[in-house]
Amino acid sequence: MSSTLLSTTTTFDKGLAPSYQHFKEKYNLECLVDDIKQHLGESGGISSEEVDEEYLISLARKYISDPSDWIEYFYNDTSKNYTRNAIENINHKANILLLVWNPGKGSPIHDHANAHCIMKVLAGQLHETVYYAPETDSKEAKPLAIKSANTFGMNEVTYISDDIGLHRVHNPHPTQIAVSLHLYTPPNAADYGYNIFNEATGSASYVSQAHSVSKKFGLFDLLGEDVDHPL
Ligand SMILES: N[C@@H](CS(=O)O)C(=O)O
Ligand SMILES: [Fe+2]
Repeated sequence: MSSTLLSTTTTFDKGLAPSYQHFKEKYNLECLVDDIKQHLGESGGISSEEVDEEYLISLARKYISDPSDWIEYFYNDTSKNYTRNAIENINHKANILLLVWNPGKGSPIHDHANAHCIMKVLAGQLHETVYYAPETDSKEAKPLAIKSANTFGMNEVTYISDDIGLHRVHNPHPTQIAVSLHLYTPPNAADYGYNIFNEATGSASYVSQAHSVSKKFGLFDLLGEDVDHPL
């Protein structure tokens, strides 16, 4: 018997409720959010240059998806390609979002506004296509070149930044939704906007704000441009 199991048995024997035992044992979404807050500092704390993305990625890997953790944030607008649900805004240091992807739908090719982006699949599968960013001084229309393409299953984690390239993400399943957890630090796309790109020409269009909705707090914030390009 492992020592963890032994201590659980002891706790339970002392008459504590099973829910407490569960809380103690499980690394749930709340634990993940707390660890992210601790790393970033809820106020003051480290700058985005000091963010250790490898550490944040390791935290995202440590969390094992449990729908009972994230169902309170889950809202799916079936008229959209995907719905961005706000989980937490860490004092302008980071945004944590729950994204719900309709079957066969995805995001346009976009950058990440000079931020770190960590994505973890919580349900279903997501396909990510990474593109080389167009040369900044080139005015010539040129199709974007693909750098890599991968499908991620439940609990898999991927990372992108503008140093890696641009990407588009889509749910390849014909009938089932997919759900993912996204961490953006700093939350530049929400605060200052980002760019979407035309695959055939490489031309960029600026989007002034990435909006999100909040089911948990009853706030359906539809401010900002609502870009929802079909694949
Ligand atoms: N970065 C996108 C989702 S994805 O395509 O990674 C967003 O926040 O809307
Ligand atoms: Fe993205």
